[in-house]
Amino acid sequence: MTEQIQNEMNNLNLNQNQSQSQQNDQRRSYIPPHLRNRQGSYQGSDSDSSGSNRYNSNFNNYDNNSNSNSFFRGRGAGRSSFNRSPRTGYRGGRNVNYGPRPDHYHTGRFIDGKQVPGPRNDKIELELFGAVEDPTYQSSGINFDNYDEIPVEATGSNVPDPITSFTSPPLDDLLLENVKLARFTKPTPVQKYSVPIIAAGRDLMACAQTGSGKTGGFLFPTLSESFKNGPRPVETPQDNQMNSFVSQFTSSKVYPSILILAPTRELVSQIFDEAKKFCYRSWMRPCVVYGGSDISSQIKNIQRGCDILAATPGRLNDLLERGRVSLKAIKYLVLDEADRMLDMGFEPQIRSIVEQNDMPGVNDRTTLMFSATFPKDIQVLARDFLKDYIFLSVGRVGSTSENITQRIIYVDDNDKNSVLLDILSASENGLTLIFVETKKMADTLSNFLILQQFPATSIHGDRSQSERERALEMFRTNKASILVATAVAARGLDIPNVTHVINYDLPTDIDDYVHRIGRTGRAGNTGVATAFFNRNNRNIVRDLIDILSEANQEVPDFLLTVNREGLKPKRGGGRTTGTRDYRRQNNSSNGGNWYSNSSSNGWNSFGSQPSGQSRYQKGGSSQPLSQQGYGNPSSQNSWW
Ligand SMILES: Nc1ncnc2c1ncn2[C@@H]1O[C@H](COP(=O)(O)OP(=O)(O)OP(=O)(O)O)[C@@H](O)[C@H]1O
Repeated sequence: MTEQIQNEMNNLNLNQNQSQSQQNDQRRSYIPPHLRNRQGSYQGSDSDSSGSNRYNSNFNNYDNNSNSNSFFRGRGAGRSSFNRSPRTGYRGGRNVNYGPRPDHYHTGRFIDGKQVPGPRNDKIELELFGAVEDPTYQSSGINFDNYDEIPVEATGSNVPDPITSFTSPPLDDLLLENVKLARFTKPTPVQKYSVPIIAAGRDLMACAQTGSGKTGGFLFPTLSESFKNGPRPVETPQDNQMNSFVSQFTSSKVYPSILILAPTRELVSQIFDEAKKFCYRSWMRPCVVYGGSDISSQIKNIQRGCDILAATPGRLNDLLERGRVSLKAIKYLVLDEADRMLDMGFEPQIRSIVEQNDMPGVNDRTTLMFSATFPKDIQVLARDFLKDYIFLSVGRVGSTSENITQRIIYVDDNDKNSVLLDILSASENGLTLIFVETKKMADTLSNFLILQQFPATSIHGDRSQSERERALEMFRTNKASILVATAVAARGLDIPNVTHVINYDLPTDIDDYVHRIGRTGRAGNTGVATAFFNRNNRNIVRDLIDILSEANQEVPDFLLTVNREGLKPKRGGGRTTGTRDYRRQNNSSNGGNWYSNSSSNGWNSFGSQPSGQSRYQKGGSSQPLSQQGYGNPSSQNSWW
């Protein structure tokens, strides 16, 4: 594949020979309609080989950078130097001196029950938080204040009042300093609620629109508490004199306080980047582990200290089986993209991690779940992992942000390439993310775009880890401004300046659509999402109409027509995504009072938390979990 792309790039070389030129001329026969009859305005077709086309320099960059494999570059990560000796003999307890830490960015210590922050360092601050004008760092957009208008509903017993600004308490002083360095001036709605809820020790299921700051929603309160109180005291083999023989072999085990599970490597890497920012100068050292990458270097890294662990489930299971990680010090379990983490693909691995290892039980830890979508059946299943939780919804569950202008175009399959080229030729600035349904299609389409002289690259589950990292890096830094992706890039990725998301193939599930288009219009910025629709997508038409109407978007007539055409009414009607806390819809049985706290209308409701059975079987295969390919989306979902 790499060779093929290389060849194609060579074909685009400025010094191509005549035969290549002719060959390319034949292949580059397309001229977008709006540019036809305009002289010199489009060099993609019939162009001379003088190098005048606008994309060649980008390709050369792409080519030249093929050795740059740091996905983390430009986001503060990947620049850390792990050059001090490993820390061993981790012991919990407030009277223990933690540190010095082996990374240059978290130089604090936890001494005698108190955090002593490390010194400030301009260079590291630039590395972690970027310069104000640096476009590779997300800055909040013109519509950021509009988040305040979104109705918020928090249901459950004794919901704490929201905060209105970043203050100490409930947030820790050092955390506040780091929030300021990140240039966050006020909390987003999900953060306003999650901070006091988590500070009160409550479990939480939080549903908020894409790009509205859920990562901070779980990092700020969990880090604040940990900065203040230090790690949970646990007995380790090193503590037990009788056990000195065992300790020789187990001293390399690490005992994180916070475990964050997310479905893809890219997403856990991004969470790790965010954690590094907010852990700056603290006693806590964040780590990341994911499949598809050398496990021994990840083991070496976590052995240097691992207080916050962002992990894909498959790789974590592997480390647990190897005895490299203990979960007995866990205070916070976070499931990011929780509905994805609890769907059929991941549920057995999550159960194994949570129920079949040494993690404290549900009453002895705080469990937090975040997503933009929460289907009702997943809400029911999630109860197994939660205790007396608060359900928080910012806007309607599963709704899309009004910062995203959604356009649905009727395009027959055969015309998709042609229409896509029209759109891409007309677009000027910003990054474009194109979603297709299969890995093969991702390659085919990105190759096609490259041949049409568009600076494209692709990401999907069949590409190697370094290829995936490189593709994202090229996209993030605008060296390849078009990324063709499968659903592997649908969730969570926060890439600044993605101005356009194109659903070349619509997904079959409306929640996937919500996550995909949410790669644009983030942090109060605006964006456009275009979808190619035809009768093959009729299964999604009703949900699409609902989504568009809710977000005050235009609903084209053809959608209404297709919806009327011979569609059997859905049983129960509408989307599978719950519109709110499912307990409110099932509040007839009794079992404890709970109520809601709504910022939009002061709504109050009393009910109970019903019991129910998970739709999925517990347990799973007898095969070791690490061998089941968990955490590797490609092995779970061959179309990714
Ligand atoms: N309080 C804040 N002020 C300004 N920007 C913020 C704030 N909180 C978060 N952001 C920024 O908003 C962007 C989106 O945040 P984040 O990635 O946490 O969104 P999300 O809700 O998790 O989205 P998704 O559902 O797609 O995962 C990030 O670039 C983040 O740095």
